[in-house]
Amino acid sequence: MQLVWFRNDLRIQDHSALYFAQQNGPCMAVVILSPDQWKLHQDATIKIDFYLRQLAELKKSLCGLNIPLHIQTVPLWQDIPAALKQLCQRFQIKTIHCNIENGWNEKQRDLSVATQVSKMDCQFEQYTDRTIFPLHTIRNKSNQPYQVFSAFKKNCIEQLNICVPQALPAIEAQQMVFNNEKIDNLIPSLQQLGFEAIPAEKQQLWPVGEQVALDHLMHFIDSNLVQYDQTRDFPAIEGTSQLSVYLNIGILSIRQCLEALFNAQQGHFYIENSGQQFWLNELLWREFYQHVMADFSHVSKHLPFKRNTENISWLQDDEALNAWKYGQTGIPIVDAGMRQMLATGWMHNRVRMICAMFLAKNLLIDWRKGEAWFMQQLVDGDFAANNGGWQWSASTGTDSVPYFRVFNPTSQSQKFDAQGDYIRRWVPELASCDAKQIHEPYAYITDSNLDYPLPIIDLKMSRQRAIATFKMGNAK
Ligand SMILES: Cc1cc2nc3c(=O)[nH]c(=O)nc-3n(C[C@H](O)[C@H](O)[C@H](O)COP(=O)(O)OP(=O)(O)OC[C@H]3O[C@@H](n4cnc5c(N)ncnc54)[C@H](O)[C@@H]3O)c2cc1C
Repeated sequence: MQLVWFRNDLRIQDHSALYFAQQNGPCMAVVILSPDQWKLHQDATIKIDFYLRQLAELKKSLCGLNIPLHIQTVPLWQDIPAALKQLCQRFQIKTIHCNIENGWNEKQRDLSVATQVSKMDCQFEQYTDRTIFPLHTIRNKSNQPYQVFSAFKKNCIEQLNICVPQALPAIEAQQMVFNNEKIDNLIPSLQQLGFEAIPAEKQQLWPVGEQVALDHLMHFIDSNLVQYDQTRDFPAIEGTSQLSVYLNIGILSIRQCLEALFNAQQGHFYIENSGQQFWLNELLWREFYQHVMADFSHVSKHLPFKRNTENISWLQDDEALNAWKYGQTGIPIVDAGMRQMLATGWMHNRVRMICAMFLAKNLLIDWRKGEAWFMQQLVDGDFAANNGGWQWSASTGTDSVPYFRVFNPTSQSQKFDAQGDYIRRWVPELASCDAKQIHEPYAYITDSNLDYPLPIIDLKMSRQRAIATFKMGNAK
């Protein structure tokens, strides 16, 4: 019997481990839930809820293929090797198949499973699936990993010019191997796992299912892709795909995205349209951060990529941190973004950058506090992308923004939310402000009884303070 171990890849289409396991004989599947580990990793409850809802879909899909799914709960990843060993003994598993996960803890977990099961003559096979290219294969001329995105991208595009990885063929239903009654396949509720329930209206924002994800992808490709380069930076409009949530728990594969992108131009690689070029760029940013995490393990250990930035003197200011967390800073675009994330579990990319830079530069609060808060709130929380985004914004990362470049949130707001529609949506206290006032209400309205906080910081002073502090920190 072959065992497919599903983790952050809850789908049956274009699933490398499932596809190759089936070539080797009859399969069963396992999902191991680890609530205490999720808490340690700061996973958002809304993300866990999304995962459990998709798990119910996976269970149905596997049932249609006659593949029994065993679902087990253990507290921590350190408990997984023993759980899998027992399962392998019980069902005489010959090989465990799973897709590679590249975080540091994930690698330790998998290493430990491989060691345990090898003692009982069970193989452990891992496949590239989450990334376009196998980890540790995109190298510069000196055979070193890239630290700059543009060079990494160039190399990826050269490889894509030779061959675009294709989605795998659909798999067929197998003969029934045994009755589902032999296994545990009940999905525990969020509450049974120790988390608070998510209100139905929040769940409805993120429908699950492979077909839902594929329809969403095709809708984006047909309706938004061509003008993506012009619309992607404006948070008031739906200019981006919102596919991150499906990519992150693997309801959708990166190969399916590439296939849809290249089919949109009749399979040709040369991308004439800049919307398509820009979208490929974003998929490659995702790829870049995953390769960075695999090649530079210190970023998974709460350390900055640039080690010299460890000397920056961050401020301890819990009042400001809380104002930021709950969208009460008095800087409308920041408050709108933070409130969008609290209300929906998602935030627009441009606003993620503005909010992150505001915390790390203007408030001079350690970016790791912001990184953790984002993980605790985001339905698309992904360690590599979140860490990469935070280190970019805080100028501590690989190929990050230079330390002296500090976004002015007001100018960003005037540029990317010119009419103030995004702010009005998430900060209703400012609904009566016109398009000029809304970006910095207290510059225009002095005698009002606006129920909105005064700015918690002076942007000009804090910008200069950030530059001076970073300069000193870097120089140490
Ligand atoms: C501070 C900060 C934190 C972030 N945290 C996360 C996170 O936890 N999870 C996450 O998936 N993304 C994160 N991002 C990246 C980006 O904001 C989201 O991927 C994007 O907003 C998702 O929206 P979309 O699917 O509409 O993207 P699109 O614009 O349609 O892009 C397509 C896909 O490309 C990938 N992508 C796009 N931009 C980036 C990027 N800058 N870095 C890495 N991948 C990217 C995503 O998978 C996305 O779904 C973060 C960015 C910043 C600045």
